[in-house]
Amino acid sequence: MSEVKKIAVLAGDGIGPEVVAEAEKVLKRTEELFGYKFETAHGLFGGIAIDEKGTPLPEETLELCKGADAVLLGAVGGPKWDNNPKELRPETGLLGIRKALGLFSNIRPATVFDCLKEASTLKPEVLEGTDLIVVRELTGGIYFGDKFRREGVQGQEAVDTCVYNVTEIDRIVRQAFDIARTRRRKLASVDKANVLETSRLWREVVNGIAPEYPDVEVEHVLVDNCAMQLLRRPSSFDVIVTENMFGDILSDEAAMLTGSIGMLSSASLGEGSFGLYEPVHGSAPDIAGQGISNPIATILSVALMFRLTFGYEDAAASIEEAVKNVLDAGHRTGDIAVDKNSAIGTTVMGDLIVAAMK
Ligand SMILES: NC(=O)C1=CN([C@@H]2O[C@H](COP(=O)(O)OP(=O)(O)OC[C@H]3O[C@@H](n4cnc5c(N)ncnc54)[C@H](O)[C@@H]3O)[C@@H](O)[C@H]2O)C=CC1
Ligand SMILES: CC(C)CC(=O)C(=O)O
Ligand SMILES: [Mg+2]
Repeated sequence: MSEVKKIAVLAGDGIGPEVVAEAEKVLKRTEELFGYKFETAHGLFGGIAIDEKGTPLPEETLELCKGADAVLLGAVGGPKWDNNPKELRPETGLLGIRKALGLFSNIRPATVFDCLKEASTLKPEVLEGTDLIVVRELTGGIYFGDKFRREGVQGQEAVDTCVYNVTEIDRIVRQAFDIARTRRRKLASVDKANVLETSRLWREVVNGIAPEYPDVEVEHVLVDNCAMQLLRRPSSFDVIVTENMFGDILSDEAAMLTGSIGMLSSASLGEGSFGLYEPVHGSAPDIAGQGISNPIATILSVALMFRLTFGYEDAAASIEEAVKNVLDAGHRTGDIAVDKNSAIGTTVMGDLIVAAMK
């Protein structure tokens, strides 16, 4: 009898609850197939928490997460809360939970399924062999720096500050080197060291650590060039390590190599095995409530949870194989369908994946 794993489930806003519901079906099927036991508990988070509790990250939600072995998150945000003051924005809750749980590392794999090359805007031959991971620093940089408004000589000014210290850079870069060692041993460190002081420090830290990993080939790539090379030679990247905002942007770009942002899973990790797992996409208000969102990113995030937090490699592989088989059989949600008329909905896709698990 395996130990019961506690999972805090934060469905959030927009399509969050739709995609999380499908991921929960996968949890249930995993119990039946593999005998693992999960205890799920739902918490309010994001816009819905603002509406019901007056804050995007209620204390009880944070406690729920701290008491869990892992967190499964949908997405937060939406136009309803966009003009709220900062402390009443869903995104503030998202940054807050990452910081409060010490999740400094965001791992975003972009693996191209052969049968989805048709869904990409890139030519199949450019995509051939593309399998990369963006390792994004998650609790520092410009998203977390001081932000304020002030009166300048030419009217109101807005200020965002970007700060990184050596410790923050060191720990994420080491993690990226370690990940590269388990793969093709290539690390692209992405920065803007020709302009930004934080990037110059970033590069110094990478160069300081590199001799400890002589088996890993390191290249420094400026972020603007990286954005271009991701489309020009995506298969040449193995592990990309970069700061918070660059990683946020580049991983959305990398999503299009896979066909859709609806395909990209992520793991947010700290020092231990605890992790928060969420799709890379947001709450997609433009399609929320229509039952057409792609649940695969969230379902693949459960596979990452099994592998990275619980060590359930068999169940992780079962999910990934099921997703591959369902896609190979030609089933597509609208975002990855070439023929939009044949697209299936969120729950049908979830059910097909659950049925394909073995
Ligand atoms: N982790 C989180 O909770 C995140 C939250 N957000 C928030 O989400 C809200 C919407 O942001 P957007 O910039 O529109 O980004 P988004 O990722 O929600 O959507 C971008 C586009 O991709 C589509 N899309 C996203 N996920 C999809 C899925 N699973 N299946 C099919 N299509 C999908 C959407 O329909 C939209 O056209 C904002 O409030 C933003 O702050 C954005 C990114 C991450
Ligand atoms: C609040 C934002 C930083 C959310 C986002 O776009 C992300 O984490 O990918
Ligand atoms: Mg993002």
